[in-house]
Amino acid sequence: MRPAHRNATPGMVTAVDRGRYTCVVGDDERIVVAITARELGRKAVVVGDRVDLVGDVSGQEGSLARIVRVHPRTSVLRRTADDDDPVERVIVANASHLMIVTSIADPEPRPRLIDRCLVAAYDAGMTPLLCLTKSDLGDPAELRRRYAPLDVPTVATSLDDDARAELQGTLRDRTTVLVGHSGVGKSTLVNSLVPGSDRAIGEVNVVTGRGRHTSSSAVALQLPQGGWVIDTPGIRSFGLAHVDPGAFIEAFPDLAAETERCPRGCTHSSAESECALDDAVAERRLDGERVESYRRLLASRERQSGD
Ligand SMILES: Nc1nc2c(ncn2[C@@H]2O[C@H](COP(=O)(O)OP(=O)(O)OP(=O)(O)O)[C@@H](O)[C@H]2O)c(=O)[nH]1
Ligand SMILES: [Zn+2]
Repeated sequence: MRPAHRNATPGMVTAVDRGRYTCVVGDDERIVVAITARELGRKAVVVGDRVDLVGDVSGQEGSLARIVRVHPRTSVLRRTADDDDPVERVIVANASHLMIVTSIADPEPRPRLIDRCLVAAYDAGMTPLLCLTKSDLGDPAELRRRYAPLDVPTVATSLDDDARAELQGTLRDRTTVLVGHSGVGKSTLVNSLVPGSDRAIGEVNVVTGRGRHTSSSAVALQLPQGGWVIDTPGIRSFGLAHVDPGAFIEAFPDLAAETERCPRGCTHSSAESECALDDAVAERRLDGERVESYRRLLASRERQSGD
């Protein structure tokens, strides 16, 4: 350790904006703005990172600290812009849970996006949760049924119910990243969980079903009852170029059991003629849409590798 850094102050990064890192520091939880020290090189510092700070850590108006160290991460949530994008981005570090936020309607649920987020959660070593918003606009039963075989905890919410209390209990004393398609009501959720957080509420575009782009990077917010939620910008897709396709099956435990009957070397893609997944669908042990979703993920990878 360089002597100058022996007295470095620990903090946690809560927001990143154009090279400025907002950190929460000390028992008084003061907000300190920092830049990264040159010695960190090109190492990315992301929301959720535990860092050591030197320089002016007073947090006073106009003060600027320097991040000199990033502590080892307990989890790393990654995403690629597209499946064929070689550039992977670390979105959030050190979160334990990934809450996939989906609306029952307006915009319509997108199970394939949910499945991608599940793959990303398992890849990151995070525990997934499903939050079904706008349950006043439709019946969450269908989605619950589809994801029931996965043992992923599911909470349904609406604007005016006490499901929020259930959600608060679920999120207490954990660090949970919220991901979801634009317009599903993530900001609305965060505002109700963290009073005063003032996340901008977008209007859903009637034509495209997409929300207005209101936020551009992840932000960590402290929950009044303890714990953190990390809000991320609305996404349209969740690129998985960084995940080994062999690991996709982890997000499909309902399918995994059936694939044990496959012939040796079966890739389970739709091109396989003896894949046990087809029998399982034909014999109604599996939901055809689950198999379809898994195979789409595999196919998106084959295209990428040029097969
Ligand atoms: N009916 C109904 N509408 C909701 C509910 N939650 C949010 N909305 C509405 O859905 C629209 C989008 O909500 P936001 O909270 O901005 O959605 P978002 O996911 O943060 O969207 P982005 O900011 O684009 O990422 C707003 O008009 C909300 O008022 C709900 O439970 N029920
Ligand atoms: Zn197979």
